[in-house]
Amino acid sequence: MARKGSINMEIGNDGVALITMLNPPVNALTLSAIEELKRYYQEAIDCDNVKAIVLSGADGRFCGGLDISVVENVHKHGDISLLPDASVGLVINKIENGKKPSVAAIQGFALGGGLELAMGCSARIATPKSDLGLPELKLGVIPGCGGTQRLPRLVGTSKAVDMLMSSKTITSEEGKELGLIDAIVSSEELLTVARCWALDIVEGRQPNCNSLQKTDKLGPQDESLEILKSARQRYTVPHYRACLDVIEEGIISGGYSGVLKEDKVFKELVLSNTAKGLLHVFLAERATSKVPGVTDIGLKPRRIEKVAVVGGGLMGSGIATALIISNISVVLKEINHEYILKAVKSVEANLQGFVTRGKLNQDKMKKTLSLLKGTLDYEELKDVDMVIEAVNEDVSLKQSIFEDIEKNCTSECIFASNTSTISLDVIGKRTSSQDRILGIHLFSPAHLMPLVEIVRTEKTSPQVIVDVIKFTKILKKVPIIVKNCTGFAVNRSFFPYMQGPDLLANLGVDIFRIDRVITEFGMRLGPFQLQDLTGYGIFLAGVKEFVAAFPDRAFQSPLVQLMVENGREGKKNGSKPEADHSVIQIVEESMRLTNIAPGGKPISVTDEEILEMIFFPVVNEACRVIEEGIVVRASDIDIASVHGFKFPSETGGVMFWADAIGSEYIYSKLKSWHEAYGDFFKPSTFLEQRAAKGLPLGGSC
Ligand SMILES: C[C@@H](O)CC(=O)SCCNC(=O)CCNC(=O)[C@H](O)C(C)(C)COP(=O)(O)OP(=O)(O)OC[C@H]1O[C@@H](n2cnc3c(N)ncnc32)[C@H](O)[C@@H]1OP(=O)(O)O
Repeated sequence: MARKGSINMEIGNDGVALITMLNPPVNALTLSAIEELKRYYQEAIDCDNVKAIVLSGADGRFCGGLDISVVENVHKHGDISLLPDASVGLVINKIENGKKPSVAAIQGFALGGGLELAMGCSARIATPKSDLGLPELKLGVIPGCGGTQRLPRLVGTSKAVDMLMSSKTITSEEGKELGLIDAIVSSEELLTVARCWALDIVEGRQPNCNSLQKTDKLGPQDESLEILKSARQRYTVPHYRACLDVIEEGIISGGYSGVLKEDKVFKELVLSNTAKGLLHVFLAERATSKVPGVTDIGLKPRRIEKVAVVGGGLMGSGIATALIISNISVVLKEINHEYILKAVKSVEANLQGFVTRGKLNQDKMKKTLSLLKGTLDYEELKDVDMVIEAVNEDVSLKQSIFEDIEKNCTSECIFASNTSTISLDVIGKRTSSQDRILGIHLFSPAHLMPLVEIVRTEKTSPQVIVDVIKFTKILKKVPIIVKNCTGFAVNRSFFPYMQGPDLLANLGVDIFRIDRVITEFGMRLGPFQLQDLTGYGIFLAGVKEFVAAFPDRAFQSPLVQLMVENGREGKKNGSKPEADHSVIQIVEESMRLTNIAPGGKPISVTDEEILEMIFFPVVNEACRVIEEGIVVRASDIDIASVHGFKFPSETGGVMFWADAIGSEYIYSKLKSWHEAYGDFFKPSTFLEQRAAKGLPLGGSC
């Protein structure tokens, strides 16, 4: 839905026109806002009382860039003429060459088109720790308001390439060091300093910077071209390459020529499937925490400041790390001192990883670690706001832990389990606190993986769900709110991904070819490489759980068991990353045992059919997850696939990808494979019904 942004202008007695962008929550630039900006700039330029202009944002933030709804609308109509003329019409003609100098007063963040407006100004004043960046490549496009030209001219080619390719932001402090920001002042002083700075430019006391004309930061042309050449070797995704080409155009032919090429390339990319997929992911990610009847009934989240983690193993120590890095105090409950020490060492190692990656300094690491305390005594849990149980998947152990925490914690304390397999109703069976029991299913490594499944039972109270959604946002996680079922949303939808490849292998399809097809599609690892890496034990446990829950459609392959019996434990056993063709004889043994290949001969399939035979069953199971109401909306599964299984984000996620193919086609293929190879491919009712009506499987956010 198009948001109506608005722009205000006030002309002060000092002769400065203060133009303010106002479009909560991020002052994004709608079409009307851009037209209003042009009009106010022209009015200020024409007004004799105005000497200079200050551009600011309302509510403590500058601007989050072009309003996503503008791009959505272009996608909806397939019409790039619906894009605004902001790059030349506003930034160059009104801001940069508008005869009266502009100063940007930045606070909070200036991102995408927001930073581009600011770079068109003669100077930039910012408050401390403001975020500055051009994240357009994360949306499948490139900057469209001159960012590819002005950023290199303000911070240098190398830094500009890093910022653009990574879509990462820098702080105003780093921007000051680089020359992107001219001064850093408090929010109280921001507008005053910006006004004075603008008047100083008029009086010649401050330089009037036209960043598009600047060349000193670019350095020698051959050096810049060399930087771009080496970047091309690292970044091969088409729109990344296109961005580098646009920067190069400006370096060779001048900033204005670069702006014109940027505008052309931006408009070519905006309608690409990648742009559509990544925009869908952006919106779907923000939709996951909206739960009808829960988050829209006026409940305010309660603060969760102190958390107990019961169990300090791989998951428990990862969860404890995620908590203390988010400045939440943790009491880690274990059963003996040895386990506590082991858990603390794991947490230290996790934090050291952040230090190694430059995300934490040693001093901050010490302070963070001081938030962690070990205990053997449930007494120490008496004042925690939440308990996260993270012990082994042992029902009785979990039930007794929940009994103990109910005895020792406050009546408001939230009881969560990190279980990935056991029903929360069963875990909380020996308590009378079902309204404050839910699952918080994080994915290992818990301190790094962004996804978390919040598993609600029929009895979990809306208040507790609202509390935990807010809590996961503080951890900088992406929550998906799901209902109880085997595998919840992520593992349930991707169970077929654990079986389909084996089924194809038993049909005689070469397993190394399968891995190649799947990695060429965009998965980081092929399914057999993944089995090898994660270890066959975890794989067997996962399949066992799915077979027990859904025997009607599980494909039981002896292949992995045979691998284990032949002493092939995968990477855990030190297997090498390159293909080891000696496993072929084990695959042939499995083929003989299952005897599903017609006439005992390998089937003939194309690469495309391999991809479809592996991912259409995933789509099919996801349809059942949707139909059973396990997720709030279909696009939640897109986020589950992208963040839980690294399904290529530029596809938009597994359901968005499926809809690009079409429900009828998917249904027809599954139906034919069902007839040929059995119930593993049996189309779900949801899919059959949607296909019959020619309806999409996913749906907008
Ligand atoms: C001209 C060209 O260069 C093209 C561009 O400018 S493309 C746009 C470039 N800008 C971005 O990519 C910024 C995207 N937004 C963010 O990174 C973040 O939203 C934020 C850092 C601005 C704020 O983060 P946070 O405080 O965590 O808030 P949320 O991300 O949850 O967002 C809050 C709501 O604001 C909506 N929103 C965010 N950005 C935009 C936008 N550019 N246009 C329209 N709406 C935006 C977001 O969808 C949330 O909405 P909700 O209804 O509350 O879910």
